[in-house]
Amino acid sequence: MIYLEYSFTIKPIQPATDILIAELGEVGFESFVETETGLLAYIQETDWKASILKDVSALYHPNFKIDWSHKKIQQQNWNAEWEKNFQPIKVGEKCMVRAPFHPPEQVEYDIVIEPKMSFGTGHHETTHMMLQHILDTDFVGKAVLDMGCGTGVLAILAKMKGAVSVDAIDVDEWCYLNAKENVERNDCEDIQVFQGDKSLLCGKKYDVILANINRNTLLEDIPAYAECLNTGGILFLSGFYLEDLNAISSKCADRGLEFEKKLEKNNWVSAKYVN
Ligand SMILES: C[S@@+](CC[C@H](N)C(=O)[O-])C[C@H]1O[C@@H](n2cnc3c(N)ncnc32)[C@H](O)[C@@H]1O
Repeated sequence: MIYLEYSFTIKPIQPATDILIAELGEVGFESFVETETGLLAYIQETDWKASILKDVSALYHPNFKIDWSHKKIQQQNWNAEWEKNFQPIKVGEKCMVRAPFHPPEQVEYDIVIEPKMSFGTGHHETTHMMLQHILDTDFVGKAVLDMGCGTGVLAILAKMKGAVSVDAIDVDEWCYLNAKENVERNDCEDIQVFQGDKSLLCGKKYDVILANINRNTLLEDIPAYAECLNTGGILFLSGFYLEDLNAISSKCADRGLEFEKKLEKNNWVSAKYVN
């Protein structure tokens, strides 16, 4: 398969790199490798169009200096690139997310993830905050939905914390396959993984819904999440910036979901709403 490899040099490196990754993901880039000077980003040739970077506002932000070039490449071993760069990450004292080739540590929740091209290793602020929320929440006996599951990392922690059932959904085929692998790798085979979107949510009810996606998808999908949340249920949302919190909270309030608290990291937010 032919891919386009975009090489970005970025100054200063943060927060520009995180913002760029989020925006490139929105326009169809599938995989990212952070480098010492910036970022490599990959998109399939069939998904590429000449105007692809037109709406990526980070590239034109006055506080960032970002230069780029691109070339065609054959699909490569993304995993080898990732393995060179991925370090284990600890969330609080009790949880660690690591790759299969990292030695295990003595933690209560030892999550082993091979993300390949999916999002969700715990390194991104939004994943980290969602994991933190899960650690702070009682999951024993709860029915859980992880919408936009990526690697499945959130679903896996919810299951390890005692959830009685977990459904994990991702629109992307690669993420669906990858989440299935990671679920097995962590002995959580009873997590049900599906490929699709909110149209799969027909009638089933949950006690906790986790959705780390992006501002626009959340704004569109919050009514569907509210429909399938039990009374007293909890909705955790992330994947948006602080300036979008009011819009997200107001959409939740329209559906009877009350803002309870938020975590914040580098301008990213993860918020908790109660039904
Ligand atoms: C930011 S990643 C989050 C992955 C993981 N849950 C985490 O917290 O790290 C968002 C995921 O949502 C998926 N996604 C995007 N739009 C979606 C939609 N409308 N319905 C379901 N999944 C979606 C993407 O494929 C991606 O894997």
